[in-house]
Amino acid sequence: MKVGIMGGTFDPIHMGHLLAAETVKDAFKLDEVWFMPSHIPPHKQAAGATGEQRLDMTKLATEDYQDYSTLDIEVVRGGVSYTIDTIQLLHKKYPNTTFYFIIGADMVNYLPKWERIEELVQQITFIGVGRPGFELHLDDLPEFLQSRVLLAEMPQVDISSTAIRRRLADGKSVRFMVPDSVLTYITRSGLYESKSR
Ligand SMILES: Nc1ncnc2c1ncn2[C@@H]1O[C@H](COP(=O)(O)OP(=O)(O)OP(=O)(O)O)[C@@H](O)[C@H]1O
Ligand SMILES: O=C(O)c1ccc[n+]([C@@H]2O[C@H](COP(=O)([O-])O)[C@@H](O)[C@H]2O)c1
Repeated sequence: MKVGIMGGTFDPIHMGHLLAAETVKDAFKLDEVWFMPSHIPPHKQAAGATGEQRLDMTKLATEDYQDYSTLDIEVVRGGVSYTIDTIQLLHKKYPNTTFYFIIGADMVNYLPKWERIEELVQQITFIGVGRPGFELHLDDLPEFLQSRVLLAEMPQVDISSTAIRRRLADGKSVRFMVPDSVLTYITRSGLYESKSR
């Protein structure tokens, strides 16, 4: 089985994440995509929701689709969510599955700084998608990474979780930027209302 792992902070999950997953699944004929919220993201501060809330929202966004699911492995493990630790566990648990890790252009450029990246790229292939505001140049990556990052064409979606949190703090609509079920969750829980987000 071929599975794409869509890792993220998902604070909150948005249409850019979902469209990235779908276009990669389609382009590379993946069987499933597993969305995996991190506990503490390795390179940035969690801004608003708790791990449990981000997990809840990710489940809401994926539960209607049989080829999508949500992995709680990083939130349950706790601590900083280094991908190398997670991939080693996934390989042990699912020895017959080939995993691909889906990332946006910002993360492609940041790959050289990932924890134990030389080891990680031996264990998983990355699939990068474009993202407005971030140039995607594989040539700029160190040589050991270049052949381990594949690219997928995706309609550009200029949405970020940061922009969504800001809009909510300003009382603006985020309808159609996040799934309806996620919007209902955010509204009911009062998430992201504070200006400090
Ligand atoms: N609009 C988008 N188009 C393509 N990829 C995206 C988009 N938004 C996020 N991604 C990718 O999804 C993954 C998870 O992203 P993340 O959860 O950090 O969302 P974000 O919108 O970048 O969040 P924030 O604004 O809080 O930094 C990353 O690999 C990121 O590059
Ligand atoms: O392992 C690392 O060093 C590492 C560094 C940066 C990002 N990641 C993973 O990449 C995914 C997207 O990260 P983020 O911060 O954009 O949500 C998420 O699963 C992170 O755990 C992993």
